[in-house]
Amino acid sequence: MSQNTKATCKIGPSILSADLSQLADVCNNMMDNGADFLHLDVMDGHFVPNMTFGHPIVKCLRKHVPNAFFDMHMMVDNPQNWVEDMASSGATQYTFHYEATEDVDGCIRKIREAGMKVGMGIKPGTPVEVFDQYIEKIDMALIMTVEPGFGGQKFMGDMMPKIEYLRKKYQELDIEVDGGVSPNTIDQCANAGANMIVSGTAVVYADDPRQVMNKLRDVCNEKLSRY
Ligand SMILES: O=C(CO)[C@@H](O)[C@H](O)COP(=O)(O)O
Ligand SMILES: [Fe+2]
Repeated sequence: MSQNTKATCKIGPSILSADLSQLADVCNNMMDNGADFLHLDVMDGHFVPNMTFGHPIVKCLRKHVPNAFFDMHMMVDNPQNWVEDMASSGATQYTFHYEATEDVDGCIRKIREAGMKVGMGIKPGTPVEVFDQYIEKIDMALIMTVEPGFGGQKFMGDMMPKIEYLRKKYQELDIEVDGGVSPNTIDQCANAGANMIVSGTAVVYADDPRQVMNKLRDVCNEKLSRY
């Protein structure tokens, strides 16, 4: 976890709901419209009942999107198996799921050794206290507000106490929220203390993605200033 800096608000569109045949154009469009990072959802058909893409696509994408922060949301079993491949393909942060590996410490170590930032996520059914023993070793905690696997699902407001728990204890921790986040639900996320805001459907399908991202950022910054 980074020290001496208060968490700042960052908006990361999830491109899961976009036309994946146009991935590079979609990503560059999001960056041109003010995205702070890109949230790339990797699914293996085992950890979640859906599939997307893996490191070969990320490697190609990196050539066309050279400067963006790639937050890899790894919804895969045994995430430790793909660390080196993702790092050499251009991933910036490797966000794995606590539930997906029996060797959380080993996975974290591998990610660090590969030179990436470490994100760890939990599904809605997993208690937030699992973060406590790893907090000094990770850069970001991801609180899922839908069951992972699909975009466009309903936001689970009852996950907010998890974010509050983390924000009260760890002021400088990056806390990411993912699933059903939109201008209608950002107040709850920001009130709870989330600062890395992932939004898929609401941004990618918007007529004006810049306006939606600005709205999410403004609400988040206003609430975060209280912490
Ligand atoms: O990881 C996931 C889903 O598993 C998310 O990143 C979603 O893809 C976000 O999309 P919306 O819920 O905002 O439409
Ligand atoms: Fe995601």
